[in-house]
Amino acid sequence: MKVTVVGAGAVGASCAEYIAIKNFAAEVVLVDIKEGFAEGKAMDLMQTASLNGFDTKITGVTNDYSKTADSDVAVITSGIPRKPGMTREELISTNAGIVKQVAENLIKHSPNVIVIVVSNPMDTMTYLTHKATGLPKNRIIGMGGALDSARFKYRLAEALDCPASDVDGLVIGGHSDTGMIPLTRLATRNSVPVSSFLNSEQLEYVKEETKVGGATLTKLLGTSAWYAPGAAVSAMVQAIAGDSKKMFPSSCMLSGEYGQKDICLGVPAIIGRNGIEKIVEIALDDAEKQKFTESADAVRKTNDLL
Ligand SMILES: NC(=O)C1=CN([C@@H]2O[C@H](COP(=O)(O)OP(=O)(O)OC[C@H]3O[C@@H](n4cnc5c(N)ncnc54)[C@H](O)[C@@H]3O)[C@@H](O)[C@H]2O)C=CC1
Ligand SMILES: O=C([O-])CC(=O)C(=O)O
Repeated sequence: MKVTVVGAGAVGASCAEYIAIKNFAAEVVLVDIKEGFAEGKAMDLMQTASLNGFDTKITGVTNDYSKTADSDVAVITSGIPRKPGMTREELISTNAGIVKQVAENLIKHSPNVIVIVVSNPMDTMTYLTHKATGLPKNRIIGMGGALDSARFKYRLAEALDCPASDVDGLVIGGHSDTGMIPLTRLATRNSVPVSSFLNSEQLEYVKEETKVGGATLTKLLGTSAWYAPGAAVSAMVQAIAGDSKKMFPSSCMLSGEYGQKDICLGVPAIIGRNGIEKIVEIALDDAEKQKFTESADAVRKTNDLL
């Protein structure tokens, strides 16, 4: 499998590193617009190969898309990250132009590629990638829900004082500080509803901390996070490579599912060799349905800025 990662910055490099360490891809091509940057990151990562025991070949190129030809998967991380105090939506004016041009370049050389969109505001950038490329809807996946769900599990594990591996849960809706919907009602610890262990106040705290997970890290780091985002993308790429049909909440183009159309929004999706193999429709209660509609309305407002 050949994977291209556009943007060799914090998230792109972390994603390339996790893909290599998991050792399932033959080749990763890093692309950046900054002269020599992707080449440098690739060389640095390749010098970890004998230490970390991987065979994946990582190369870097400065804006040369011919080197990305025939990629099976391409990850778009190019664009600016937010600074403390900003929302993801404020990045649209810079990132829309970058993502559109990158998506167009990618499909010229890899017409059969599956694209994973990471750049923010991610749901709108995923929508833009659909409009710019016209690729079938199963082949464009926005990464947000996989990360948000990992953060949800982190917060649940913290509240339960247990390992995150004991916890299951998912976050749907928009990848934004207000639009995320952590589904506490469905979250479990080893099949036992978390509401058996945590009171409503504790669950509310977990929910709110999950929603602002990205903002909390941005405040601490001065820029947005990269380890968990890179790990989330690499898990999705691995699911495509292995055709494992794992379920990740992902930003998918909706055509009536969850009552929405012509919008990319986070919903549970089965990920395999064809990208989005299936959108899973779970029964939401009335409050969750209302939150999902509000989240869609907010993403639609951002899409209107394109
Ligand atoms: N969807 C999600 O869950 C997450 C999304 N993000 C988003 O990912 C994006 C990247 O974040 P970081 O890696 O932290 O930023 P960064 O600034 O470290 O890296 C971005 C890289 O993109 C490159 N770039 C800019 N324009 C380009 C172009 N036209 N072609 C190729 N490369 C180009 C830059 O030179 C830079 O190296 C941001 O928009 C951020 O908000 C970050 C974390 C999670
Ligand atoms: O918070 C940000 O701006 C980056 C991001 O999407 C995340 O880490 O969830």
